[in-house]
Amino acid sequence: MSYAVKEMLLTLQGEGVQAGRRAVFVRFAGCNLWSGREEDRATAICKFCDTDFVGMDGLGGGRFADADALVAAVVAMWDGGEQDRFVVLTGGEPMLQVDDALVDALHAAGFFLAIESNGTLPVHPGIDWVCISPKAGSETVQRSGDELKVVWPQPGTDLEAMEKWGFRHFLLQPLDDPNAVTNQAAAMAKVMERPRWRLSLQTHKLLGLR
Ligand SMILES: C[S@@+](CC[C@H](N)C(=O)[O-])C[C@H]1O[C@@H](n2cnc3c(N)ncnc32)[C@H](O)[C@@H]1O
Ligand SMILES: Nc1nc2[nH]cc(C(=O)O)c2c(=O)[nH]1
Ligand code: SF4
Ligand SMILES: [Mg+2]
Repeated sequence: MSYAVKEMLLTLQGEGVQAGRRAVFVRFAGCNLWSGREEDRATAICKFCDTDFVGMDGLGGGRFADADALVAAVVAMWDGGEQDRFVVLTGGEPMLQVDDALVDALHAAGFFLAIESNGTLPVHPGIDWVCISPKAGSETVQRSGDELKVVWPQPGTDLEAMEKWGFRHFLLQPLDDPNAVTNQAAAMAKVMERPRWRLSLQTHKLLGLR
C-alpha cells in the first residue's frame, strides 16, 4: 500500500506522558471526523482541530510508494544513532493508513512506535504506545491503551464512564481556542475534582516548537 503523508518533522513530543522525548512525527493526510476544509468545520463531528492535515504538501510530506520508502524517510529524519528511536504516527487520523507492513518495517528499523488516534478505528496491535483522544459525537471503539487524552472542556463527554476504560493514564488537555485561558482553568479545576486525571499541556506551543 502507498501512504499519503502531509508532513514529517523532527521535534519533541509536546503532549501527554511522553512529553519531552525527541521524536519523528509522521502526519498522515486525511481524517474521518473532519474534511479539513474550514467551510466544513461547523458541521464536522470534530470541530476544534488545531491541525492542517489536507494534502501532501508539507515539509517532508508526499506520497510514499510502500513501507520501505516511508521508513527510509523516517530514518533519515531521525538523523541519529540506533538507540532510542521514537516515532509518533499522527494526522489526520493515522489508523486510516497504518498497516502491518508499516508497523513491521518501523520495528525492523529499531523504532518505538507511538500513535495519536481519535479511537474510532481499532488501533494496530503492534503499536508500542497508544494515545487515544475521543471526540464527542463519535463512537470510541478503541477503549484501551496507554493514555486517554481528552480535550477539555468537551460537551457530551462522560469522564466517569471513561474511567472504567482500560488505560494506564487519564489526561485532560485544555482546548486551544480563543478561550484557551478559561479552558486551562476548567481543565485544572476538573483535575482537582477528579484526581484520576492529570493535566496535559501542549508544551510545544508554549516553547514555540512545531
Ligand atoms: C491533531 S490530532 C491527530 C490525531 C487524531 N486524529 C486525534 O484526534 O487524536 C492530535 C492531538 O491533538 C489534539 N487536539 C486537536 N485540536 C486541539 C485543540 N484545539 N486543543 C487541544 N488539543 C487538540 C487531539 O485531540 C489529539 O490528541
Ligand atoms: N511537538 C508536537 N507534539 C505533538 N504531540 C501530538 C501532536 C499531534 O499533532 O498529534 C503534536 C504536534 O503537533 N507537535
Ligand atoms: S479527529 Fe484529530 S485530526 Fe481529525 S479533526 Fe479531530 S483533532 Fe483533527
Ligand atoms: Mg498537534
